[in-house]
Amino acid sequence: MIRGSPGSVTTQYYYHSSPLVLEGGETLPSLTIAYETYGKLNRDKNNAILICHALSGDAHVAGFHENDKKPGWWDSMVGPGKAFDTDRYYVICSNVIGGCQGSTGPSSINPVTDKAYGATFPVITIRDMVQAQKLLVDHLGIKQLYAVAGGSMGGMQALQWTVSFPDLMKKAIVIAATGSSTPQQIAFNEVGRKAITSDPEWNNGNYYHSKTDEAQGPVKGLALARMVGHITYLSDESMISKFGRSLQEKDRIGFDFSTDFAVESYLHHQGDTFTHRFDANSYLYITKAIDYFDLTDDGSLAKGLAGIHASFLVISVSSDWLYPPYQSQEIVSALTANDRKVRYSEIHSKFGHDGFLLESGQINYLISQFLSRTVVGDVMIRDFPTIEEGATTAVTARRLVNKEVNHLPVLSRSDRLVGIVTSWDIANAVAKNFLWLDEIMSKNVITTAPDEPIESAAKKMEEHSISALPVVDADQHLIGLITSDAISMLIGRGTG
Ligand SMILES: CC(=O)SCCNC(=O)CCNC(=O)[C@H](O)C(C)(C)COP(=O)(O)OP(=O)(O)OC[C@H]1O[C@@H](n2cnc3c(N)ncnc32)[C@H](O)[C@@H]1OP(=O)(O)O
Ligand SMILES: N[C@@H](CCO)C(=O)O
Repeated sequence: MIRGSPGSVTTQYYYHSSPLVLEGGETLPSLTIAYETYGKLNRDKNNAILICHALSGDAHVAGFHENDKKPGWWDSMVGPGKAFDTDRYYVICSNVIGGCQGSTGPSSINPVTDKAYGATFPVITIRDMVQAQKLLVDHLGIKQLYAVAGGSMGGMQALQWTVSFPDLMKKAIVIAATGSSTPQQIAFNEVGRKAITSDPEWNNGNYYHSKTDEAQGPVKGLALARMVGHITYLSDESMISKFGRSLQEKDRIGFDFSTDFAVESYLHHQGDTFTHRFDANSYLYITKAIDYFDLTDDGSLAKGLAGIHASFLVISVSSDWLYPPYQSQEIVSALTANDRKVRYSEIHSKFGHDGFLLESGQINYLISQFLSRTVVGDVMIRDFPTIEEGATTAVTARRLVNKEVNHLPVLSRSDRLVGIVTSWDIANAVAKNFLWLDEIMSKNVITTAPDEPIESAAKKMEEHSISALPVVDADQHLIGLITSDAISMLIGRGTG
């Protein structure tokens, strides 16, 4: 498999001039959404995949901006031949509202006051982030996404998409996430927020004075928040293997409060670099959105996910103690309780929560398997002629001719599949002078189900020398038809 980079890419901006009413009741008068796209939208506009980013991510998921040395944050996953294969899919990633990387957030100018929102920015939720992404998807003219995907807070958005817009995607990929934030997650977020708001430079969120490249505002508080956060993204094992008890530029411990250990220096570095790329107010707003995330209904996640239609891939990371595997398993149980199709994998990794960014080998494999597996339901025809049980051969023949088809599924009064008749059966009826459909139709119909992989349906047709398979649900209700011609065309053009 050729694995490449999507190459150079530029961020685009969608300006939505109408108001967006938020879950908390307030309204954003207008909004800008920063986004990037990779690959080509196909003619049917059915190959789009929306990737949602985590807490500190942005729209730049892959490829290179001009003069950049480092690619986007999930470049290992997005590109030609990778899981999010840009030769097949049209990948979209946008910065969340509330963020600080181009989409409207607390550092944006409030059009009403002409000043930065600061802490007057309305509190937003994961649901609001998704509503804003939906505006972008509409703007791009996409009626249905092939998939939504994300890790951590990105996984929450992917899950929220399937709840807010159950029919707008076929597949959902949720990695290292949860169905509702736990007290431990809220607790760590609150420590981070307290670090920021306790910094006198926070000044009630009002610190956007000068236009300068220097980090401004509560940089000490923000760095501290990131240091705490960053510890939760690692694991005991990865910290031991990364640093052990190594000293930082010292031969022996100092018996003072200067930096002794490499891990301390590393955290200082992570905290410091963060203040150059992230806004403290956005940190407050985004962590709040994470805290409020709760898809349970009356305490039950199964109830909360009852309306979902997408098929799911849920992935957890074995050493993730911030979003531990049991929380992914709760999502899986809730989906299973609702008879949803779901695949689950716990990847083995020492990287902790950030494993979703670092374990590109395992995650590429799981996602490409999940995305490229086309099932009968993806390609079946839903609108086709049928014939009712008890018809005459003459009526049946006329319907075959008028509708220009070679197969007619035969339905009982309660719309259950009871047989299938073909043009060959009509020839047989004429030859043998049969007058009733019942005498010529095949009663032991070979069928398929919407979740059967396309390859296995094709094999069935070949084995039985038949050219069409009715698609039925668990109650034998006819819901579709798949023909060998459709499969040949599909193989000819790929799933895109
Ligand atoms: C969707 C999203 O989540 S997008 C956001 C993802 N990006 C981030 O979170 C940005 C912060 N970075 C990270 O979290 C991590 O770098 C990851 C998860 C992206 C990648 O992890 P790794 O490749 O293992 O990088 P690692 O954690 O070792 O960090 C490397 C950095 O630490 C620095 N570092 C390593 N050891 C030390 C030390 N002892 N003292 C000071 N700095 C150190 C390196 O110089 C390097 O700095 P640089 O990033 O400025 O070049
Ligand atoms: N490193 C990731 C982890 C949060 O889930 C981030 O900063 O977004």
